[in-house]
Amino acid sequence: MAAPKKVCVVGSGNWGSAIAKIVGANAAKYDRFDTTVNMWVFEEMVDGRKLTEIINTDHENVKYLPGHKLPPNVVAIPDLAESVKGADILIFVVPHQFILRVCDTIKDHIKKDAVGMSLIKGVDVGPEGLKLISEVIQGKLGIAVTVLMGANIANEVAEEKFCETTIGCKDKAYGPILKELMQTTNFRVTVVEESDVVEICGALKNIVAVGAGFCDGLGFGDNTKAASCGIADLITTCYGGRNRKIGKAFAETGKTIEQLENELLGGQKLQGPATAAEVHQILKQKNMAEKFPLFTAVYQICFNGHPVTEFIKCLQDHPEHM
Ligand SMILES: NC(=O)c1ccc[n+]([C@@H]2O[C@H](COP(=O)([O-])OP(=O)(O)OC[C@H]3O[C@@H](n4cnc5c(N)ncnc54)[C@H](O)[C@@H]3O)[C@@H](O)[C@H]2O)c1
Ligand SMILES: O=P(O)(O)OC[C@H](O)CO
Repeated sequence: MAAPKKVCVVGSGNWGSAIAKIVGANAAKYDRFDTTVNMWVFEEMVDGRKLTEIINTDHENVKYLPGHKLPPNVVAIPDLAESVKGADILIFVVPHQFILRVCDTIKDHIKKDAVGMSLIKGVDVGPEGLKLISEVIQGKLGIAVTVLMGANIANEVAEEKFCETTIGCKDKAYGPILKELMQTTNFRVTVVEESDVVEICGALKNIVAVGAGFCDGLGFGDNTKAASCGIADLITTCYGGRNRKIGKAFAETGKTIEQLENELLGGQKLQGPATAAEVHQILKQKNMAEKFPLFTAVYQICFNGHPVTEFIKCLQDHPEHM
């Protein structure tokens, strides 16, 4: 029999912790996984104790996923390079702004035949244009990288409320083992080969969610909000997510995005405004900004002082309506 596969969850925020709960339980349940699951934790002090010590003693990430016990076989490790050693499956789940540094730190410490799975919603922008986060990881580490995205608000997943998710896997051979690792009765997994589509939808919906928050903060109706809203993950994020929450507070209070993130998210990180800036850079390069008025408006409002009260003009003046 093949040696059991060792899993490391790289990240331990709201989503990282919810996923560690699932992965820890499945690794303990199925023979083909090593029971111990490492979880890299960006070390910080919480009420005078190290977060890793709290997780390893009390089995709860009290800062990022309070109220939910993690399986005891999930072991919090503060040293990133140490945490990935020997791992066959690396689950990347850090806010997208930290992924480059994470990859640089682990590149000489991972198994060459490991497979990655990115749960990160965001994009990277470089001299050659837009890069998916999976491409960034693959480029830095030289391993195959799959993705997992869906309408998956972490707290609801941790509460074991039913939802669906999609694994994007260009090489079908990885599908069965990754599905076994992730799936539960209430977290149902579909595996598809169109990995890039899964990933870009997961990244772009965060920009739309900020716009949905603007709509709520400005007191617009449901029809208005639905004009910027599509399916599944978009619906979820536009009604219950953090990007929407901050967008709403931004429209209501006039405080900056950064200030509201600090005040309202308790250390959790927004992906939508940064993704709007990265996507805007690409659209500008390609002379396409006016073809994406919603993305452009969210960027201008978040970063260039455009009045949020003018937000809906981007849809009133949408080129498709002209
Ligand atoms: N939370 C959700 O409901 C959810 C659901 C699906 C996907 N996602 C995606 O998962 C990714 C991770 O989000 P999350 O919700 O787990 O994180 P989060 O926003 O809850 O937490 C922030 C994390 O960043 C860490 N951190 C802070 N400073 C750091 C630094 N300098 N270097 C490295 N790490 C640092 C913190 O320790 C914490 O673990 C994002 O791309 C997000 O879009 C989130
Ligand atoms: O809370 P948000 O806006 O980061 O969204 C969380 C998830 O991506 C929803 O699927």
